[in-house]
This record gives sequence, structure tokens and C-alpha cells, in this order.
Amino acid sequence: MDWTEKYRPSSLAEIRGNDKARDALREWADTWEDHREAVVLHGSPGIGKTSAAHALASDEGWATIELNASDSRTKDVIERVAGEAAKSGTLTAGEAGRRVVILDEADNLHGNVDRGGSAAITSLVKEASQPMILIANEFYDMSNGLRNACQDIEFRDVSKRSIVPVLRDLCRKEGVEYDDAALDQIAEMNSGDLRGAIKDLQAMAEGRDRIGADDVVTGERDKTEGVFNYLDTVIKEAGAEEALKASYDVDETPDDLINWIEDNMPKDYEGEELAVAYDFLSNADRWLGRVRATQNYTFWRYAGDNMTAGVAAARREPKGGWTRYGPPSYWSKLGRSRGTRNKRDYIARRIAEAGGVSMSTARREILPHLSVMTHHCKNRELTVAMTAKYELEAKHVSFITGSGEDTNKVQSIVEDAERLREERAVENAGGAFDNAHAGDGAAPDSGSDDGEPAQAALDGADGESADGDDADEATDEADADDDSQSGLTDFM
Ligand SMILES: Nc1ncnc2c1ncn2[C@@H]1O[C@H](COP(=O)(O)OP(=O)(O)OP(=O)(O)O)[C@@H](O)[C@H]1O
Repeated sequence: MDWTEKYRPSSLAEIRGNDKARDALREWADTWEDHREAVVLHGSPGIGKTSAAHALASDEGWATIELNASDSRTKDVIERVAGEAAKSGTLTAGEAGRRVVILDEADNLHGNVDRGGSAAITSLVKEASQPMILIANEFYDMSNGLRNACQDIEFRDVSKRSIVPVLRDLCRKEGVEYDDAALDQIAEMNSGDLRGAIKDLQAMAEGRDRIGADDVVTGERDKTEGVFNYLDTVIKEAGAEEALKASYDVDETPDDLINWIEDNMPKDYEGEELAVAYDFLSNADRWLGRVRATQNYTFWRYAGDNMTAGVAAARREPKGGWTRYGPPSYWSKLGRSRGTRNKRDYIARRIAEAGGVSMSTARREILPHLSVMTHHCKNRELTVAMTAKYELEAKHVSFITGSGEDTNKVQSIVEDAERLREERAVENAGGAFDNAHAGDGAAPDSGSDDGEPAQAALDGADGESADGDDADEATDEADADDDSQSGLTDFM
């Protein structure tokens, strides 16, 4: 059995490393009758938000119902639960009949925004006759209205100091011996993610009576070895079916595997086969998105089929020789934790909307390119222009440029961008009847048409990626170029 489930805290007292949040949550519950507000628990994945919600309910003797915010059925269910409970509430005085709704992924309503998802959830939250606990990774990805309708409690990453004793305790309960250094290392590797640390510990304990410091390192190495073999099979030689079989031996989730394939496949594939393989990867990506939105892990299969059998089937001719495959780049890896993935996807969405390109072009080609050009805000003018065009907040600028969110540099860029946007709004108001902009809902854009790489990337149609080196080339070029040249015109 999964240790994270087996040892899931059953009472708030067992939640580690977030004492302040824990006390605030209890206080919220104890005073719920008076304020009747929902609460949102927010913070990185794996630090105990969902566990705290359930533990609280168990402490209070409340029944729970857990729903996913982006699921289209959620609204109906909440209405039913809230309605029913309201009725029974009149019969049973006191709290015995209380039900708490736990609403996961409250920051992931984008897919539903068009259909009024966020507004619908907000009004439910406001009207609910029962306590509601919302869970989010990124508080600021929630709509303004939804944020304002809730109290909020921040969960912080669980410090290494709090993780190690949990691991030690689990080892004792499971009768596994350990080196302190090994547990230290596991805690370190998982930087704040207690669930990740527990999962690593369990994986390492399998088939061993003792976890030594060496095992921790070996564990990592073995894992990578497996991926290289898998890549060799899928990219170089296997048919679809054989490729699928190889994927059963890899110790990586499809979420991680797609990054490995995406970064290494273009080293061997070219032309038409590359384009077809990219299509399969986009399909896989969509299935991964569905898993994230619904937590329905059976979809992983479809993601796996697309990225494995699909990529193998796209190959037109056998690939010989030896290729230097490498671990996923910084940019692909960023997708690994839900927090950063949300930020990355938010920016990609802004780029896609403003530039009329697909999300995947925005994410895989334009975003890395912008990042190189604005690294540490070195090209300030461009960074301001980008911030204005895509209407980015400080945290997004920080994400793209690598400069700290709270630094003066980033803050002043956001302010200047705001000013720039206002100036342009005034200019544009003057030319509101200008047909040249008719139907262009995006931020003002002079639409220069020279052949700069950034321009090409920003205009790039999705199907263009027949030459998979495009993105790399564009990035290299930007690196080598004088930054003030490339792409600037597009924002100005
Ligand atoms: N603070 C904590 N104290 C004790 N156990 C924890 C804590 N955080 C995580 N865990 C362990 O990790 C598992 C998963 O945690 P949980 O699902 O509550 O995290 P989460 O913050 O809600 O993550 P996500 O945002 O991904 O849902 C729990 O079942 C428990 O075993």
C-alpha cells in the first residue's frame, strides 16, 4: 500500500510543519457559524493541504465530499449537497449533520472560464449553506471574485527539519533501518514536498532492510539508466507495440517522460516524421492536462500511448548510431511541479491569446526564446514591452527572466509596463475606428513585419515545426545576436 495513504494524517494534530496554518484552519472551523465564509488553503503540491482539510473534518465530526473544481459536474453536485444539507439543517439542530465540501484545484478553472466556470463556482461559494474548503496551488491564479469570496490560509513548504522526523518515524513503523544521512538526503532532494519525500522513501525501502546513504544516490542513477534505454528503443528502433512494452520498465510518470521524449526525439527525427511525432506529443500533452484537471489517472494510458507508440510509429526510417540523449532541459522540467506548471501555462496562454499561436508553440518555442532575450532583465526595454503586451504580473516576469519577484528591478518593470499600457490605451482610443485593428482583440501591436526570429516565432503557425531545430536555432540566434535587435519590434 502507498505509504502516503497508509499514513495520511487523520487528525489536524498530525499535520507536520505548518502549525500556523493548522491553527488558523481550526479557528476558521470553530467560528464558521458566525462568519459562514469559505476558506482557501493554498501552497505547493504535497505539503498537506488536502490532508489538513480531511483531518479537520474528522476532528469536527463533519462528513466530507471532495470535488474537483474544473469538473463540469461539480456545480450540480455542490448545489445538491448544499440544498440537501440546508433542508436537513432545519431538522437537526447543531452540527451533527454538517458536511464540508472540499474543492480541489480551485486555481485551475481556466478550461471552464468560457462557460462561466469561475463565476459559477464563486456564486456557489458565496451562497453555500455548508462549510467549503477550496484547495489551490497558486492563490493568484484564482479569479479575483473567488479570492475575495474566501478567507485564505497559506501553507508553506515543509522544511527539511520537519520532513526528516516524519521519515524516521515511518522507517520505525515499517521496520526499516536507515542511515540518518540517507533520510537527510531524501528530504533535501524533495525540497519542501513531504509527499514526494515519503514516496521516495517507500521506493527506496522496497526490497531492502536498510536504507544507506549510497542507496539514495544509486536509486537516482538506476532510474535515469532506464530512461536512456527506453529512449533508445522508442526513438531508434522499436515498432509501436514494442515501444509500449519498453515503457512499462521505465520508472517515470508520463508527466516526466514526455519531457524526456520531447527534448531528445528531435536529435534523431527530422522533417515529416518530426512533425507527426510532435502531433502525437501534443495529444499526449492534452491527455496529461485532463489527468491534472480530473485527477483521473486512467487517462495516463492514453498519454503514454501517444507519446510512446505514436512517436515510434512516426519514424519513417530506422535510426542508427549513437545519440547523446540528455535529461530534460530546464524549460521542460519546469512543468514538473504543479505550481511552476501553472505559472508557465498562464504565461503561455497570454502569449497564445495575444499572438494567435497555439499554446504548445507558445510554451515550447516562444517562451524559452523570450526567456533567453530577457534573462535577468538585461534588456530592460524589451522586458517592459513584453510585460505590457502580455499583461504579466511580477511573479510571471520573475519566472521568465529569473530575477526575483520582489526585487526593485522586477517591480519597476511591472510599473513601467503598466504605464506603457495606459499610454497605448490612450493612443488607441484615438484610432478606435482604424480598420487596421478591426477584430484584433489583442494588446496593441504595431505588427512589424520584418523577419526577426522573435517575430517569426510569435507569428509562427503550429504546423510549422517540421524542422524541430527551429526553436533551438531561434534561441541560439537570439543569444548570439545583439538583444536589442531581435524581437523588440514585435512589442513596440
Ligand atoms: N504537512 C504534512 N503532515 C503530514 N503528512 C503530510 C503533510 N504533507 C503531506 N503529507 C503526506 O503527503 C500526502 C499527500 O499530502 P496532501 O495530498 O495533503 O498534499 P497537498 O498539499 O494537498 O497536495 P496537492 O496540492 O498535490 O493535493 C499525505 O497523505 C501525507 O501522507
